[in-house]
Amino acid sequence: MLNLKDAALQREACLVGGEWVGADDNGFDDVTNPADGSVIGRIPRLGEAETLRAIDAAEEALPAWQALTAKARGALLRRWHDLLLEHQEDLAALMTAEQGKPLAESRGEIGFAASFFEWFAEEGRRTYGDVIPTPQSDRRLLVVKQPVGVCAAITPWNFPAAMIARKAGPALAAGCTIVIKPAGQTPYSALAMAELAMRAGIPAGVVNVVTGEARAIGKAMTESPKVRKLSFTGSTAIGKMLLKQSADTVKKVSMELGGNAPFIVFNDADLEKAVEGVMQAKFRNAGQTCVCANRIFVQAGIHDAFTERLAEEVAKLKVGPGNEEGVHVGPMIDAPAADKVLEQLEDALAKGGKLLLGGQRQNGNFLTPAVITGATPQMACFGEETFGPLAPVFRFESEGEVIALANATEYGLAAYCYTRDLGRAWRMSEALEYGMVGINNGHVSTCEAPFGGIKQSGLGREGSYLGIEDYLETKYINMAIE
Ligand SMILES: NC(=O)C1=CN([C@@H]2O[C@H](COP(=O)(O)OP(=O)(O)OC[C@H]3O[C@@H](n4cnc5c(N)ncnc54)[C@H](OP(=O)(O)O)[C@@H]3O)[C@@H](O)[C@H]2O)C=CC1
Ligand SMILES: O=C(O)CCCC(=O)O
Repeated sequence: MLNLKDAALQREACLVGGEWVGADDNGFDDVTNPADGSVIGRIPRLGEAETLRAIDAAEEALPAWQALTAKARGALLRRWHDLLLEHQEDLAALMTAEQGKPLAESRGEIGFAASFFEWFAEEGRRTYGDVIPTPQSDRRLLVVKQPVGVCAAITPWNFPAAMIARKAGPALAAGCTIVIKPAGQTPYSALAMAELAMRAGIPAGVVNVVTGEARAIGKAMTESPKVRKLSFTGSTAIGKMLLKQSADTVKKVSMELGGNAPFIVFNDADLEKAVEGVMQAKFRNAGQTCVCANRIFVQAGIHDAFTERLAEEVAKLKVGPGNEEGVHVGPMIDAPAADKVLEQLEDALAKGGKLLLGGQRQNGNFLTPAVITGATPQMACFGEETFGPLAPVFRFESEGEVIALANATEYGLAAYCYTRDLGRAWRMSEALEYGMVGINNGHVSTCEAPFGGIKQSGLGREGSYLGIEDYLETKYINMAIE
């Protein structure tokens, strides 16, 4: 167990209908620290039956929750936000222990997570309907928004708190109840958030958290007709499977899937700002972010100067356990994740890439950040999501060429472009087939803006005024008045 100021935040039970419960067969899974493989604790291994009970609990809690005013729900969400910030240090320590990211990033993620509760606490009061000018004098046409009902959320390990808040915030604000399945590798952040939801006074059954067997829990969530919406963040492969599984009950779905972000630097870019931007976009969370720069395209005229400065900055990154002072890059989440990055590196080198620095594996799952030049579309790092600290630099000549290269992927989540030419900034923003574009900026995520992808990067948007729409149904009322 971890040494927290508030020890009750390290929960080792699931929250179902306001009760802390274990698996029916008392099964458990160990949770390990990716920095050293040590066991942090164990969490219940729930399956289909327990998940169905959690869905029942969410259904039971629904009428009273949706009957509250948006203002009343917002006050509870706001309290949940406050509690996250009050316990930021403990929550960050939990997150770093189970996920590996540097403590400063964990603290930042708790703030980011809390921001969704605050934003949607307010946004819930603005789920306006419509009055439509009537085509018949004896009729009135109205549109109202209503909560979709019981929701399910399946979340990944790379942002163990924020991905939950981005789904639970709008769901609760809209008047929905929710069953959350966090990633098996990072359940403690979710369980601590559930504990704080209870302390905030959110009624029993409104927020439920189940940990355990992914396949069985996913099956229960997708097959149950009581679940009206599924929101998933994770790999494209699992997302496609859950989409298919949700088809039989015709659920609403939100999918936030993989990315393959191009980071484009034109000759006229501010070199220092571009280097700063790529450091942020590439190495945050050790490169394990779906909006991470995956392919770095640099125009020929600035290529050599850019790669030289990039290598200088990358050499300054300190790799180590996230709870150690001054560390920038923590461990990969697990051995297969580290293997995948090294395989991409080997493939790139075998195909003519030149390694400028990094690429060593240290103490298990730590990777020293790597930069390669001479990257080409034939390399695996062009077509696949890397999800790690490998920065491949591709040289390009013209705007048309880089647009074609950037869009030559089935993904369409985030893209970045550095240029001081206003016309080009505008043209690139329009031409890039991505849900989000950062111009002269390597960090686009914020609760006020719509986060999400096109093509095989997903469906729906999270955050912003659009984020709550996914948790609302539109009802049209045609009223005869005579
Ligand atoms: N868009 C993003 O932010 C993310 C993208 N990825 C990409 O995916 C790759 C693999 O990561 P990985 O952790 O395997 O991602 P997954 O898609 O496997 O995991 C995401 C979530 O889905 C759950 N899950 C897995 N299998 C099923 C299933 N059959 N039914 C229901 N839920 C399921 C996981 O549970 P459990 O943990 O218990 O297996 C976890 O909660 C990464 O390298 C990266 O490329 C990964 C994470 C986030
Ligand atoms: O990967 C995500 O879905 C969250 C991104 C948060 C960030 O940009 O840091």
